[in-house]
Parts: sequence; C-alpha cells; structure tokens
Amino acid sequence: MQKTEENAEDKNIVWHEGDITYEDRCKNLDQQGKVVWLTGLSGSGKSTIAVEVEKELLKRGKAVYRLDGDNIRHGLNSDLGFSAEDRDENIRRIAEVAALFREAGMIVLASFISPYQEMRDFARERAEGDFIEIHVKADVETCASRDPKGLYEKAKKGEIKNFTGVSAPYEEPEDPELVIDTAELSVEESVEKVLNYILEN
Ligand SMILES: Nc1ncnc2c1ncn2[C@@H]1O[C@H](COP(=O)(O)OS(=O)(=O)O)[C@@H](OP(=O)(O)O)[C@H]1O
Ligand SMILES: Nc1ncnc2c1ncn2[C@@H]1O[C@H](COP(=O)(O)OP(=O)(O)O)[C@@H](O)[C@H]1O
Repeated sequence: MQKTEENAEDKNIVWHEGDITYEDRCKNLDQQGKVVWLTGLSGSGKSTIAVEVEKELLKRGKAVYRLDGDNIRHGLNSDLGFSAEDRDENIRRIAEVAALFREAGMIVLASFISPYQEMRDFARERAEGDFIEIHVKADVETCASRDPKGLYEKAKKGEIKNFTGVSAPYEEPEDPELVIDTAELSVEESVEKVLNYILEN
C-alpha cells in the first residue's frame, strides 16, 4: 500500500510496515489482486454484468468481491449525496477500499457511475496499476428506456436533481481497457467479454 497522507508528520501518524508482502498474499491465493472498475450511466448494465462475472470467477476458484454504488451508499457512504463534491468523496473512499482489497490479493468488481475521469484516474493510481477500466456504454435514451428503478422517469419530472445523463454530467472514459456496448450486446455476450479480459490479463 502506498503512503499518501502528505501531512502525516503534522498529525503525528507514522506508517507501520508489516512482514507479509503483497506477493506473499497473491502466492497464497494463487492469483493477482485486481481492481476491475465498471463505469457508466445508471441503467447501462454495470451491476448486472458484475453480478454474473462474480459468479463465473467464483466458479473458477477466484477470490472476488463486488462493490456496488447503491450498496456502498447504504453504509460507508450513507452521508453522501450526488453533488459533484459528494461524488468525488464517494469515489475517493471507494478507491481506497478497492485498493485495500487489491492489496489483500483479491479481485474487486467495482460498479460505480464514477462520472469524472480525474477520480477514475485516482482509483487507478491507488490500485498501483492493477486496474482495468471498463466503460459499460449505453446511450442515455437506451438507459432511460430500460429504467430498471424508475429513476429516469423521476429525473425527467424534476423529482431527482443532479441525475447523471439528464441533469448532471458524465465524462466518457478517455482510454479504457475495455468498452462494452450494452445497447448492442446481450447480457451473456457482455459478461463473456469482461470475464475473458480479466482471465487473460
Ligand atoms: N442523482 C443521481 N444520479 C445518479 N444516480 C443516482 C442519483 N440519485 C440516486 N442514484 C442512484 O445511485 C446510484 C449511483 O451511485 P454511485 O455511487 O455509483 O454514483 S457516483 O459514482 O457517485 O456518481 C445509481 O445506481 P445505478 O443505477 O446502479 O448506477 C442510482 O440508483
Ligand atoms: N448487454 C447488457 N449488459 C447488461 N445489462 C443489460 C444488457 N442488455 C440489457 N441489459 C439490461 O439493462 C439493465 C441494466 O441495469 P443495471 O445492471 O442495474 O445497470 P446499472 O448497474 O448500470 O445501473 C438490466 O435490466 C439488464 O437486464
């Protein structure tokens, strides 16, 4: 784990190194830690894909754990809303959590809208390069027509403010490892592509 706290000395906190290394943990699990970051609009298919990929990886004996926007906002990030500042803080904390899982040697499937490139880059940096950015891509019309939670309907009526794709921005990934076009692909095809990429990398 990289040290990041710049003012550590002022706060009287000192990094304590353990004896077990990242390599030791990976060897024990017979895999490499990885943060698989799924970004895209609400309804693009992030959670659906992550749930299926998790099952497939587990079947293959991999140590895998899913972090999902809705779920994390029930607990760790229940104090945060959807302003740009709160979304940044949401992703900052999740990037740190994902980095800890990666450090433990696990494969993390992180599904968050994560609308800003700067924060996705931060998550990549914290994962020390063991990072796969996947753009789960579907245009806003497709996502709104799916509307699995009825949120686009509410957003269009003005009942939800700052709704991504409607009244808040989404910055498309600049250089993702993988783009999954869920407006064109079936769920099965999308899952297969993501799974193969993870297993091959
Ligand atoms: N205003 C607004 N904009 C976008 N999404 C909203 C909003 N309000 C609630 N929701 C619900 O919150 C889920 C997204 O949370 P995330 O933590 O992934 O968002 S972010 O990364 O901080 O932008 C998102 O889940 P997904 O549909 O799975 O993406 C929604 O269910
Ligand atoms: N190729 C695909 N990949 C993932 N989901 C898809 C795909 N095609 C259609 N869908 C549907 O789109 C919806 C996506 O919802 P969800 O996974 O909750 O999205 P998100 O987590 O991005 O908000 C689901 O109803 C799913 O069945």
